[in-house]
Amino acid sequence: MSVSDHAPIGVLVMSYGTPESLEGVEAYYTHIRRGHPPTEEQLEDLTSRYRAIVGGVFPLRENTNRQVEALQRRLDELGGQGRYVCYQGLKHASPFIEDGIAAMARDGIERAVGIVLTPQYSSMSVGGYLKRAREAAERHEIAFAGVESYHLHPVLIDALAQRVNAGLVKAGVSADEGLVLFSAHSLPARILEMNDPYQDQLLETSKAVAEAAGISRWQFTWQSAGQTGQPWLGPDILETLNGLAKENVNFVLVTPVGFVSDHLEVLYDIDIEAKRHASELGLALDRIQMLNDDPKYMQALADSVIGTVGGFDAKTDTAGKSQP
Ligand SMILES: CC1=C(CCC(=O)O)c2cc3nc(cc4[nH]c(cc5[nH]c(cc1n2)c(C)c5CCC(=O)O)c(CCC(=O)O)c4C)C(CCC(=O)O)=C3C
Ligand SMILES: [Fe+2]
Repeated sequence: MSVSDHAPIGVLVMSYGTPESLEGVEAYYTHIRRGHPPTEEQLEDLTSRYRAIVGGVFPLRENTNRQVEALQRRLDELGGQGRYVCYQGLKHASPFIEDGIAAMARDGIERAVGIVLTPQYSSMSVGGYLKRAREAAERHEIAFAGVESYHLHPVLIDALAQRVNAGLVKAGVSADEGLVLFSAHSLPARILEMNDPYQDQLLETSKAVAEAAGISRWQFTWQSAGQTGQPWLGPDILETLNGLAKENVNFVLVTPVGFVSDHLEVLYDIDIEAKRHASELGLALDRIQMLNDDPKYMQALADSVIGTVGGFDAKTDTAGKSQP
């Protein structure tokens, strides 16, 4: 490859994306549904969930912006000014993944690393982001290498463990009194037949955090499953809470390990829906503070990006390979 080793490296920081306004929910939802507009009822259901959490700005947009800025600062500190240049690329909203790569091409970037703001790999989540980024990079003749996962990065585990301990302290519960309930976004159950590493990586993250936090009582559960007519991974968090109430657990600290920001699936699905359900069961439910732009999370991201520089040759790139 004829690329100078000192040329700036583009870093495509990818996240799910969120609407810019309540009027933008329909277009966003249509994009998620691969071009099929939602029914009026579906649209009203999603809009009302956003109304419940949005105070003027959509939290995920602000948080993603802050994460990208904070990662840029961390990379400047580690790599020197100008070595890494971050661009944002969203899956379902503007600036889209393809917009981020096009911006790199306009700036003369010749090599790019892509990283997604979720720690665990699934072919249906991170795999989809990286595929779109790689295809756009190929069109612009940018060499591309993707970070597939960082779910056991020691600094990430440390940051999550700290938040678990802080959550227990805040509730006045000792490490062996309350139950820590790790959670992540469900996916269609057919991923299990595809040997997808998603579930294993989520359990690995959960176990490592429990160990680092000194927790003995923990479980993992799914949340935010879609309604598509096909089975999704379970048990769902509401079902899990039913079981815990029967086992006389009285405090649950929800620890979403597949999400890194405050957004709809946390602020609505956990803070409103799961909390209401728990209170009906006589169960106290709290949640850890999300990572957002936590310096330790930024360190884990920066380290993962820097560790991937070198895997550039498109032929030896990790395309399509599933992570152990
Ligand atoms: C694995 C995964 C993550 C975690 C990894 C990652 O971060 O990528 C994630 C995150 C998020 N999902 C989000 C929002 C939504 N996801 C939906 C629908 C879906 N999610 C799916 C999967 C995931 N989603 C899937 C398989 C669908 C079915 C449609 C499809 O096959 O694509 C729908 C449609 C309506 C509904 O089902 O509720 C919405 C509104 C928001 C943004 C919230 C905000 O705006 O604050 C975030 C961070
Ligand atoms: Fe989603």
